Amino acid sequence: MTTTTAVTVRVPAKVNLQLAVGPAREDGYHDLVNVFHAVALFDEVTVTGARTRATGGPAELTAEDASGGALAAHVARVPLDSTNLAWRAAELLAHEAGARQPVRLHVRKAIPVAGGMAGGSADAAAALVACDAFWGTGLDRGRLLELAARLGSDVAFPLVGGTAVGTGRGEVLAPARCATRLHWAFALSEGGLSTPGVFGAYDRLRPDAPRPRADPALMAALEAGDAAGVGAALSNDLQPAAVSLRPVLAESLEAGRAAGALGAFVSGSGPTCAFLAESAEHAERVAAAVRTASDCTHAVTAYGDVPGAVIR
Ligand SMILES: C[C@](O)(CO)[C@H](O)COP(=O)(O)OP(=O)(O)OC[C@H]1O[C@@H](n2ccc(N)nc2=O)[C@H](O)[C@@H]1O
Ligand SMILES: Nc1ncnc2c1ncn2[C@@H]1O[C@H](COP(=O)(O)OP(=O)(O)OP(=O)(O)O)[C@@H](O)[C@H]1O
Repeated sequence: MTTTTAVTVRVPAKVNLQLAVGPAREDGYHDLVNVFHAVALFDEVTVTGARTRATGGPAELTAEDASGGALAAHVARVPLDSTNLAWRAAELLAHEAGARQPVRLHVRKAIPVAGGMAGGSADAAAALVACDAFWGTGLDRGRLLELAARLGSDVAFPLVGGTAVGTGRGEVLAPARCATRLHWAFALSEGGLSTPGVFGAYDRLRPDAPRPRADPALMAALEAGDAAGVGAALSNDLQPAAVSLRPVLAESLEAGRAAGALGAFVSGSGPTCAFLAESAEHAERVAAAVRTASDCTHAVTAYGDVPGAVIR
């Protein structure tokens, strides 16, 4: 019998091609139409065995900057205890599947922290897949998706990847076809924005929010592989709220537009700004242009869509 000594899972960031937000529900969440798109900016989660007397779940978590120093300040904000979403994912799986060998989790981060690209959620999805393989629990996809939804609204999507329409609070996923490769530039900021804080600002700005609906123009452009059509249809209801909390984001958005981006918008709850480009080369030019904006500490390029969490 062979014993697994380490499992590494690679998991992508997301950008929201449409984020339509309804009024606040009684449970504090908002109904969404959330068009998720996975991009080639990857965190990695590695699970190894821990030598400890404790049973089941994680015993230790470490985090590392995978970007060569650019995300050092981000990684310093990653919690290394049981509040880390990857730790919570491993704990939940251990609880659901029975006590298992304690594990050590190592997270290599290339996704900005509190940046609106679902970095913590991606790590949680990766930890579910990695621990499932490490412990040999063999949960089926449906069960993993169910555990993911319990951890957070954004956790199910990175299990699946590609492009998908999320409804409910974002966790009910229907796959969508993106018939062309999309090229992106992202402007990262140093301080994050709190997701509940941005939803709260949205409630104050839009007390009369209508029921969210999928945008047929966006879905048709994705299906047709029409990048310019996608660019024209990109929308984020949370953008005015994010910009109200961080007005300097307007400068980054304007820099991207001036560089000819097909679309310029705040990613999810922000503060990362996303720019759709015509090609990989154009994405590099847009990234260079947005680096000059005062709020942008780092700009990266990536393409989408890409698959969800995979064992390496
Ligand atoms: C903004 C997005 O990133 C877009 O993909 C997501 O909607 C946020 O997903 P997330 O970070 O996984 O959020 P959760 O951990 O589920 O919830 C954090 C908080 O965000 C707010 N929240 C989140 C999702 C949702 N549909 N309505 C909400 O109002 C709530 O205040 C909630 O307490
Ligand atoms: N594995 C993790 N990586 C990063 N942050 C984490 C992690 N686990 C918990 N956190 C905490 O969660 C907060 C939000 O981090 P995260 O990077 O997931 O934000 P986000 O990308 O804006 O999320 P979303 O787009 O899903 O709203 C961080 O400020 C941090 O305190």
